[in-house]
Amino acid sequence: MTDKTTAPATIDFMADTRPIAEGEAGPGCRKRDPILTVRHVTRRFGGINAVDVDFLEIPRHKITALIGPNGAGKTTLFNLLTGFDQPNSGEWTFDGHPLAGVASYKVARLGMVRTFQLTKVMGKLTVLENMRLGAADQPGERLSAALFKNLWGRREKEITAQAEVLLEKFKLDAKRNDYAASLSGGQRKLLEMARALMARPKLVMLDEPMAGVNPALTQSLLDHIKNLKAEGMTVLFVEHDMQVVRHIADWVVVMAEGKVVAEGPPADVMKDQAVIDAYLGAHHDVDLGDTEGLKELEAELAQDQASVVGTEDEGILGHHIAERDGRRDEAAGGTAGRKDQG
Ligand SMILES: Nc1ncnc2c1ncn2[C@@H]1O[C@H](COP(=O)(O)OP(=O)(O)OP(=O)(O)O)[C@@H](O)[C@H]1O
Repeated sequence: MTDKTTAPATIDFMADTRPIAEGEAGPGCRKRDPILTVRHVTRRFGGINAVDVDFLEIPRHKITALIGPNGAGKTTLFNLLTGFDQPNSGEWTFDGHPLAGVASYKVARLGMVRTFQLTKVMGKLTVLENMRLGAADQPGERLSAALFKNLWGRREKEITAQAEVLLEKFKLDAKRNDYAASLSGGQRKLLEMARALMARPKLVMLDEPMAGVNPALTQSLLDHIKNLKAEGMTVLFVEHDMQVVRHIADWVVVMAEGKVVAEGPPADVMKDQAVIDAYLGAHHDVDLGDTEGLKELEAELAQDQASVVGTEDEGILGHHIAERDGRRDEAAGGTAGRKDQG
């Protein structure tokens, strides 16, 4: 896809191996070319400091993974940065634009779009209608455009054509007239990503794009994420699967208890003791409620040699089960449903 918001196709973003950080990598380190800069952003829920990020820069034209244990504040940070929630304090700039207090639809218009952990496709609309909703400049939004029917008609056609191109790319074109509710979980993730691209973004933020996606679609989603970078976009994504992170991320930011506790290239970050301590004991989202889930996690841990997940450490599994149970209790205690926001 080429458009005026992405850089010229002559630049090979995949081949750029210059260092991402200005100096040494570490929590809050400066980047050579940041697209997003976050300062002193905090968000409290009751007594919990869900987000307490002192300084964070996201490098332009790179794929950055945001990782951390359940409850680390990743989704809350996404919500804050994209205008879906308001911080208690802090400021942040996207491509030079201050964004604190800016509504989510305006953030998207500026070129910063996000997807949700639980997809927000509209089930009762068709796939094509969902795509059209994602367009940055809807003619119906502006009275002046609506008054000039020709202009309106032209823009309508452009939007449909753009949607058709993206649907073909994401192999959803055969489903264009199906209700989105009839799509599989993985196809909905693809649709949400394709719809986000309708806004011609510079920065695409994906909240757990692989969660709930069957293995057949995982590779396709990974390829799409890599393509976003090849086309000049910046990607920031939340992910629990370390294989995925290692495979596609240029840079990894680790959060724990609301703070950034480590940053760097994937290989370095996964060797970092702070990450091992703060994160990896609880990083999997495998459902441990049944024996299949446990087996799945054990198999993953056994395979995951290069990772710092550990091996057959009973403690890791035990800790994980306790954490999961704790979260279920928490959900039963009233925060159930909050994921709808993120
Ligand atoms: N709307 C809310 N009301 C109350 N507490 C909330 C709300 N949203 C998030 N929290 C709390 O804020 C903390 C951070 O949650 P958040 O969902 O951002 O973490 P996360 O890193 O995205 O976790 P996960 O990996 O499970 O998605 C958690 O303690 C969570 O329970």
